[in-house]
Amino acid sequence: MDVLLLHGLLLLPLAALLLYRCSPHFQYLCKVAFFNCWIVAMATLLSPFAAFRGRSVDNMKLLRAALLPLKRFYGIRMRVRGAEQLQLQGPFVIVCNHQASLDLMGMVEVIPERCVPIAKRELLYLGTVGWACWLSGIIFIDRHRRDTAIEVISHTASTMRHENLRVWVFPEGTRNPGKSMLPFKRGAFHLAVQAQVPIVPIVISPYWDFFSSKEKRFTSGTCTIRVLPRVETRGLSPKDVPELTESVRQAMAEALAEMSMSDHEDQATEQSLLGLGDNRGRPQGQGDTARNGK
Ligand SMILES: CCCCCCCCCCCCCCCCC(=O)SCCNC(=O)CCNC(=O)[C@H](O)C(C)(C)COP(=O)(O)OP(=O)(O)OC[C@H]1O[C@@H](n2cnc3c(N)ncnc32)[C@H](O)[C@@H]1OP(=O)(O)O
Ligand SMILES: CCCCCCCC/C=C\CCCCCCCC(=O)OC[C@@H](O)COP(=O)(O)O
Repeated sequence: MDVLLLHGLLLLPLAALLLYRCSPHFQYLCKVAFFNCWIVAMATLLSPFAAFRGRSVDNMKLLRAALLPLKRFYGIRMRVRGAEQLQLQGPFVIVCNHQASLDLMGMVEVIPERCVPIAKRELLYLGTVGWACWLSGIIFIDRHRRDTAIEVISHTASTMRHENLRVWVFPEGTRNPGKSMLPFKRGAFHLAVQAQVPIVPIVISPYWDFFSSKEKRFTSGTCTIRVLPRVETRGLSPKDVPELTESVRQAMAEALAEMSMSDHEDQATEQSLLGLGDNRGRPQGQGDTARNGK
């Protein structure tokens, strides 16, 4: 009986390895689980060190260092275009498209010094992850209570100027794996106008070639991050915010459409040079109008 049990235990890792090699779904599950476990482990290990400093934007450096190696585990090549646009003195607001939690990998590639993201309040309740986020100075908003969210944003506008802070916002307000971007929330644009600081739009190329939560697919691949030219807000007032929001969204949507085409072509060329059929892409038009309904 004991011998049987021992054989069973020895065979288990082998069976898991075989399943990992043969089943893309199992591979997807393992990779997503690893992503979450990595974040929990890093938060648990590093939070005590971050706590020495207290709540500080300087802890974002630790957070960045903790997340940077993830791309290597997944074999994801990051290409950054227009990084020089981030070489700005003083505070500014970054707006970026939001496809999935994987965006954190893109975020840490380009996030400048003294920059904190705005995040949904729910992250605070994720145990040590919430603690790590709080210690890193991440700004939390309650998306269900507009008035308090607006108050937090107004307070952030004055902090930005006094403490030379940069703020990273996902203006879609929720994850969106679709081909086009969701309508933008206006908080980031009010923030920039109130603080009278520039907006730097960043577009992360679609993940379809290597990641899809819907299809449970997660392979290696290339991701392009494009930093667009900054948009000045000096002299603008709250009444200009709707137009400002639309023009920035338009520029980002155009960049996203362009990148969807060129990234896909790059992957296809790579595949054909390797003599492989490109069976990883998705049919044209899929997800075009996808909304996740949140
Ligand atoms: C230490 C080591 C650690 C290692 C461990 C690692 C841990 C890793 C974890 C990393 C975490 C990273 C975090 C990433 C998290 C990403 C997210 O959570 S995304 C979700 C949160 N983000 C947002 O929601 C985006 C910001 N939201 C908004 O901007 C919204 O505007 C809103 C303020 C929440 C209000 O939303 P809503 O009412 O739905 O919609 P709007 O159309 O925007 O606004 C309606 C109305 O209100 C006006 N308005 C909006 N904002 C303002 C404002 N600041 N001031 C004044 N008025 C405002 C807006 O103009 C509209 O009015 P109008 O008359 O129609 O114009
Ligand atoms: C004591 C409780 C312990 C609970 C432990 C839970 C462990 C959680 C595991 C991993 C945490 C990973 C957190 C990654 C954060 C990614 C940021 C992100 O992408 O947030 C999504 C948010 O932008 C929009 O949310 P919705 O699309 O609106 O939804």
